[in-house]
Amino acid sequence: MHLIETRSLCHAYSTSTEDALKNIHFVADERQRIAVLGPNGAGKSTLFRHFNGILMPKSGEVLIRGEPITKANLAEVRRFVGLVFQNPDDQVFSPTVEQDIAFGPYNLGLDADCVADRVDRVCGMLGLEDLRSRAPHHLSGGEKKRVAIAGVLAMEPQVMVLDEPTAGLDPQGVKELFGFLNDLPDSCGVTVIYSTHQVELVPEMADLVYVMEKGEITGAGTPEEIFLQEDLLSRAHLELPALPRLIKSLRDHGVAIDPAYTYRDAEQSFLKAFGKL
Ligand SMILES: Nc1ncnc2c1ncn2[C@@H]1O[C@H](COP(=O)(O)OP(=O)(O)OP(=O)(O)O)[C@@H](O)[C@H]1O
Repeated sequence: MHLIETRSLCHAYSTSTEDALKNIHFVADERQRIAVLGPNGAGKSTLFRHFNGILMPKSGEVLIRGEPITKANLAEVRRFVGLVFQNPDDQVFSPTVEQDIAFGPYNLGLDADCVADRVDRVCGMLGLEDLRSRAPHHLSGGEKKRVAIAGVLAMEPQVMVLDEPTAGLDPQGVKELFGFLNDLPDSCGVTVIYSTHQVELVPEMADLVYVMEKGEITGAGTPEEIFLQEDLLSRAHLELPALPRLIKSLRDHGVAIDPAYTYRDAEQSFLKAFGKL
C-alpha cells in the first residue's frame, strides 16, 4: 500500500475551460524524497492541494494509505499529510511565532506539555529559538517560511509536502533548509515531497522525480533517468544541472570521464579522469 497514490486524477477549476490536472498517476512511499519539477502553471500546486483534500478531483481518485479522502477521514488525512504553502503569509497568522507553531498541535487535542515539547523540538530543528516571541508578520520572508514549516512539522505528519520551499530564501537559507529536509526521512521517518525550480538541488536531494507540463506528468524516474532525457527537459523548460552538463560536454569532446550527477560522484569522476584515484 502506498502512502499517497493518485489514479487518473483530473482537476478542473470552475473559471477555466481546460483541466488543470489531466490523468495524473502519482505514487509516494515511505521515507522517499520526491521532487516535482515543471514550469509555471504546470499544475504542481494544484496536485499538492489534492494530497490533503483542499481540492477534490473532477474525476479519478486520491488514495491516502489506500483509502479515498472523505469528509469522515479529512482531519486524519490532514494529520497524516502536512502541506506547506508556497506563500507563508497563507499559513502564518498567530500573534507570536510560538503560538503559531502551537496552533496545529493544540487543534489535534494534545495537552499543553506535549504541545510545549513539540514547539521546543521544532524550534530547535529549524533554528527558531531567538524568534519565538516575535510577531510572524514582522519576520523576513525566509524566517516566515521556517515558521510555516515548523508549524506543519509540529503536527508530526508522515508526509511533508512543500510547495517551492526555497523560493525567496538566501543561499545559506536554501542550504540549511535542504539539509534539514534531506535528513527528515532518516531522522523522523517522514516522506518529503516538494516542488522546486532549482534543478541543481535535485540530484542531491531526490530519490524520485516527477516532471509536469500543462497539467500532465510527462516524466517519472530517478534523477539520473530524468536528466538523461533531453527532450523531456527542454519541453518542461528545465536545464541539466551544472555538474552533469559539464561532464556531458567533456564527454562530447571525447574526454574519458564517467557520468555523475551528485557533487560527490562528480568529484570521483574528475579525480579518476585526472588519474588521481
Ligand atoms: N484558483 C484557481 N482558479 C483558476 N485557475 C487556477 C487556480 N489556481 C491555479 N489555476 C490554474 O491552474 C493551472 C496550474 O496552476 P498551478 O498553480 O497548479 O501551477 P504550478 O505548477 O504550481 O505553477 P508555479 O510554478 O507558477 O507555482 C494554471 O493554468 C493556473 O492558472
